[in-house]
Amino acid sequence: MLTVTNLLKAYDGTPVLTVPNLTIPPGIHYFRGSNGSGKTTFLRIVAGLLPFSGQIILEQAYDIRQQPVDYRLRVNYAEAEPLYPDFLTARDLATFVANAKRAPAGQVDQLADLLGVTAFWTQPTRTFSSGMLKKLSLLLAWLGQPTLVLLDEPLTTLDVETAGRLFDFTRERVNQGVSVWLTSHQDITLTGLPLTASWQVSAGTIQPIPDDTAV
Ligand SMILES: Nc1ncnc2c1ncn2[C@@H]1O[C@H](COP(=O)(O)OP(=O)(O)OP(=O)(O)O)[C@@H](O)[C@H]1O
Repeated sequence: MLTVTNLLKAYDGTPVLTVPNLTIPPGIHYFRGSNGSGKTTFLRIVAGLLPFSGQIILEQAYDIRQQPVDYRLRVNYAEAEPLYPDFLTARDLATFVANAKRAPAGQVDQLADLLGVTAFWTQPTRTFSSGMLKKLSLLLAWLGQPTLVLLDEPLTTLDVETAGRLFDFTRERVNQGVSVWLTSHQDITLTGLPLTASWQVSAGTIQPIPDDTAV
């Protein structure tokens, strides 16, 4: 699904992540680690949002640098703490991202209904609660036809009913071949998703967790 080779990420000259070799197969993957261990940094790198040294290749075909458009059409990301220009509405952002991600007709409306974003569709994001921002970010993360969706702390601030609908939808998409990576400081079993594997982010690197019961 995704291969990482010789990844090195430093902020201001201080290394935070070193991943010599990592292959993550298709499925649902959970990344856990303490505060500041590097989970968001890793997801933002894989999303194509942060510079790094090394190589990342999706599906043995799309190099994040050599095929930047093809890669980014297939990898979507929902921020842990989404922030948007405060004058833009949910509709503005969904229209913009749907266009960039070549979303099929009707997808925006379907997702807006699913996540309950329709209720505040034309409000500027400066008026949003943290849960409303989270719902919008999750809507944006499913636009287009991604094969890998990165959900950074999707449980945070999301109400229980919406979370239920989101993870039912996520399971359907996984059954159709989409891979999903999650981080959470909350109990990951609350998602009800069957995990393919879990990964520990600590000591500046990423290792598989051999026993899922340890999660
Ligand atoms: N923009 C930045 N500039 C400098 N250092 C940064 C920056 N962003 C993150 N860091 C540092 O990189 C390390 C990893 O941060 P990151 O946000 O990836 O951790 P995390 O595992 O997602 O943490 P949390 O669970 O608290 O969200 C931390 O030491 C953090 O201080």
